[in-house]
Amino acid sequence: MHVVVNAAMSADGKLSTRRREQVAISGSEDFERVDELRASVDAVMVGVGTVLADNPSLTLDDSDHVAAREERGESPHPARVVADSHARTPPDARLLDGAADTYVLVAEAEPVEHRESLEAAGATVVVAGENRVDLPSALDALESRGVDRLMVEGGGELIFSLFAEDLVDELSVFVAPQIIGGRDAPTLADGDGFVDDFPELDLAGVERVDDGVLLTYDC
Ligand SMILES: NC(=O)C1=CN([C@@H]2O[C@H](COP(=O)(O)OP(=O)(O)OC[C@H]3O[C@@H](n4cnc5c(N)ncnc54)[C@H](O)[C@@H]3O)[C@@H](O)[C@H]2O)C=CC1
Ligand SMILES: Nc1nc(O)c(N)c(N[C@@H]2O[C@H](COP(=O)(O)O)[C@@H](O)[C@H]2O)n1
Repeated sequence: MHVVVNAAMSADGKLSTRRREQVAISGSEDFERVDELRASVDAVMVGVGTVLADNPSLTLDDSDHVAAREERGESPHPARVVADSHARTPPDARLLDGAADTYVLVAEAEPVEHRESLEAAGATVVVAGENRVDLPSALDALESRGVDRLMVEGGGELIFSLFAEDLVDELSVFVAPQIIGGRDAPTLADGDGFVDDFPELDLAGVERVDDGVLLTYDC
């Protein structure tokens, strides 16, 4: 499976504010690029922290992108994936609106009733890991369901785990000309952080987009 992480951050590396409210860091050109990137993958993934903070739909906004997928014989929108060890995704979350397939990755320790209520809401539940989603096996399970290209939008906890498990192939990050600040505001890679063996990236592109910079890396 090919995994692309895409995010937007302030010049000081923040994905949102200390209140964890969704903020528009990207400008219109970058949002259009993100929609195009979503259109090119089989599934778009976020952590449940992002679902609880933003209630995203993760579908395509641009009807031309929907049409292009349909011409290629693909579903109108990529599937949606949530890493959600403890099945906290609300059954009325926007990504369970039926507009696209939705996979919720949960841990084995989660009570069966929680899984059943997610399934009743339309999710396909994938169990991987004992107490926390085991990302390598979860991604294998998604691959066996036809997900060959996966885009991950965040947040910082999930992105850190993917780097820690050496699962990221590409990183693209839009850097906006703004400072958000806040020691508790989410950053591009949170988790426990690395103290050595830092993942090294190969810079593949630098491009001015909107009033900011799009950095792309091979990982
Ligand atoms: N600017 C941007 O591009 C984006 C910003 N965001 C922002 O990020 C914030 C949410 O980020 P976070 O709080 O870091 O939450 P997150 O979205 O990374 O979700 C973390 C949660 O995922 C679950 N999870 C399951 N398995 C996991 C694993 N193996 N590793 C890590 N997590 C796992 C855990 O319950 C964990 O608490 C929000 O404020 C949102 O607005 C989110 C996506 C993109
Ligand atoms: N690329 C990007 N730029 C920003 O400025 C953002 N705030 C985000 N956030 C991500 O997009 C999701 C919202 O998706 P929908 O519009 O609801 O489909 C949000 O949950 C973050 O993952 N991304």
